[in-house]
This record gives sequence, C-alpha cells and structure tokens, in this order.
Amino acid sequence: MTPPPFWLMRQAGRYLPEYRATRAAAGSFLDLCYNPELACEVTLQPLRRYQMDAAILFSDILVIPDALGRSVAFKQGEGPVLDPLSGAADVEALLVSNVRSHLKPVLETVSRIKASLPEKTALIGFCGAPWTVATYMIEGGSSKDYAKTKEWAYGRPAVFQALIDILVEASSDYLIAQIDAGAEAVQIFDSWAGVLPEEEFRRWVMAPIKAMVERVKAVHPTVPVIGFPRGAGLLYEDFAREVGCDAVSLDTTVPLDWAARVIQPLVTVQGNLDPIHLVSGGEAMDRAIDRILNTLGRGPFVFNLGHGITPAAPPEHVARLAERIRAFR
Ligand SMILES: Cc1c2[nH]c(c1CCC(=O)O)Cc1[nH]c(c(CCC(=O)O)c1C)Cc1[nH]c(c(CCC(=O)O)c1C)Cc1[nH]c(c(C)c1CCC(=O)O)C2
Repeated sequence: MTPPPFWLMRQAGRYLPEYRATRAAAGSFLDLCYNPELACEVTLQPLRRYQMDAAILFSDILVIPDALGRSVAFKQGEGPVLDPLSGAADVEALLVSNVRSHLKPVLETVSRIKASLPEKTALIGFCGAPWTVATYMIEGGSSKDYAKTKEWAYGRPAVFQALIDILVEASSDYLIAQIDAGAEAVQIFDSWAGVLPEEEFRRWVMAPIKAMVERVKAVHPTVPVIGFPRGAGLLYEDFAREVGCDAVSLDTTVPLDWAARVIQPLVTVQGNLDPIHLVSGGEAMDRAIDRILNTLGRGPFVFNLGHGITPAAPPEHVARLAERIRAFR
C-alpha cells in the first residue's frame, strides 16, 4: 500500500498566519482574488508547509456573479454580500459575454501557479455549481433556509432555469479557460446541494453539473472532474452513477463502509475528515484519520476534508494529519 494523495479544501486560508499577512496587504478579499502575484503566493503557502499532492487555485466561487455584473463584497465577519436578483429582468441583464475578460487575472494566476509548481504537484482549478452560486445571487449572501431560491426553483422554474443555464455556460467556459491556462483537474463545489428534495436535486444539482461535465469533456476529455454535492446523502449514488464526474468528494456525514461498497466501485472518492477534527486534534483526530485510510485507502481515493478547513485549526494539527497520511501502508 502506498499513501493516498492528499490536499485540503480551503488549504489556503485564515488558519495560516502567512495568509493573514498577505490578505491584509492585498486590500479587499476580491482584490486578493484578482491579484495574480498575491493569489499565486497564497496558493503556494500551504504547500511550503505540508507538501500536499495538489495545489488548488486561490479564488472564490463568487467571482462568477461578480463577472456577470452583480455587486459582490466580502464584509468582515459577515461573509459575502451580494445585490440580490429580483426577477427575470435582472437575469436577462446578466453580462454573459463579460466573463472571460473579467476573469483574465484569475487565469493569469493559474498560469503563474502552474509555472511555480514542481512537476509532481497537481494544479486543481474550480468553480461553484450553478445551484450553489444561484443561492448566493438570489439570497444576496449566505442563507439559513434558501427560501427565496427555492421559491424561484419551485414557483418560477422558467426564470430559474434561465439563470441556471447562464451559470452552466459561464462556469463551464471558465473551467475550460482554467484548464487552457494550466489546471490539471477541476472541482465543482455544490456546497448547498443537500437542501433539495429528490426531484429538485436531480433537476437543479445533477442536470446542470452533468451539462457542465459534458461541455468540459468535449474540449478536454482526459482532465478529471471532481464533483462535490455536499449533503447529497443517499443521492450520492445516483450522482456518482449519472453525472459523469471522474471523482466525487464526500462530505463528513457519508458513512465510510457505505462509500467503499457503493461509491468507490463507480468513481474515485475524495474526503471526508470532519474539519473540526483539525481544530480539536489529538487521539480522536488520529482515530478518525485511520478509519478513513483503512476503509477507503485501498481503492481509488484522494484524502481530503468533508468541507473546508476552518480558521480555528492550529497549523500543527494539519502537520500531524499530513504525517499520518504519509505513514499509511
Ligand atoms: C460556498 C463557497 C464560497 N467559496 C467557496 C465555496 C465552496 C466551498 C465551501 O462550501 O466552502 C470556495 C472557495 N473559497 C476559497 C477557495 C480557495 C481555494 C482553497 O484553498 O480551497 C475556495 C475553493 C477561498 C476563500 N473564500 C473566502 C475566504 C475567507 C475570506 C477572507 O480571507 O477574509 C477564503 C480564504 C470567503 C467566502 N467565500 C464564500 C463564503 C461563504 C465566504 C465567507 C466565509 C468565510 O469567510 O470563510 C463562498
């Protein structure tokens, strides 16, 4: 047995003092996302400490609404704040043709990272999935219940479909451009996939991601696509079977034995250490890491967290995690 490859969602971030220093020098969070030199620097920071097997582009899923002409801001302690879409007229006014030129700095960041990475380290590009990005655009930020977005999806499906179609096209083009610039795999983050009933999950999570995978594969057939339908529960199986992703990222709640038996025969699995184990550390973290390695580490597997690392994780716990994965035989 060789140790599985690993990287961590949000591996560049506030738990690292060097990130906080660069972030403070950059101005706003979006300024950092659009500054190729500094975005490349923060992408590489966690790799210098922990030598992950992959780097993930430093950016955010909300650069797409920003590129489409919606106002996006990140307020200290509040998370993202967007000017919420109010209806069909706002959807029609989205600046679809603006996306590639607006996101040029991000593509330059990709090229810079690629040029700085050793050959053996993979570069992962990413974007948000249409459903999750739509929730931010309609709610105007984070949400507890996604009520407005669901009202659009259930009660005004034609308008909602028009928005989803725009996001499918813009996001696939963006992923293709990231691959053109040097990304060697891409991940589609559907962080709020888990709040929908079955029928709507198929329509608003599975179908748009399937359309995106088809578009990306038409241009780059061999570049792996990782899907992350966080919270999909039992629907992880149909997602893995039907959407066309090469790998599926498992959230923290997915039972390991079930994943080994049902999902791993279909696709490569990635996951799923609870990020809070990285905060509490100690023997409980060690046991959780070992269970994941022992259950999933003998099949096609990438070690990761079940969601993004939190600012409270002590960097030495991440070092302990990296050591433990590398010691797996
Ligand atoms: C839902 C979502 C967002 N962004 C993202 C998602 C999907 C994954 C997930 O569910 O966590 C994805 C994302 N955001 C960021 C990355 C960078 C790459 C990485 O290291 O993984 C990635 C892949 C940087 C970031 N994106 C953000 C930060 C923190 C901003 C800061 O430094 O002040 C970072 C490092 C801001 C952000 N961006 C978003 C929120 C809700 C927030 C505020 C919450 C927070 O502050 O952690 C939207």
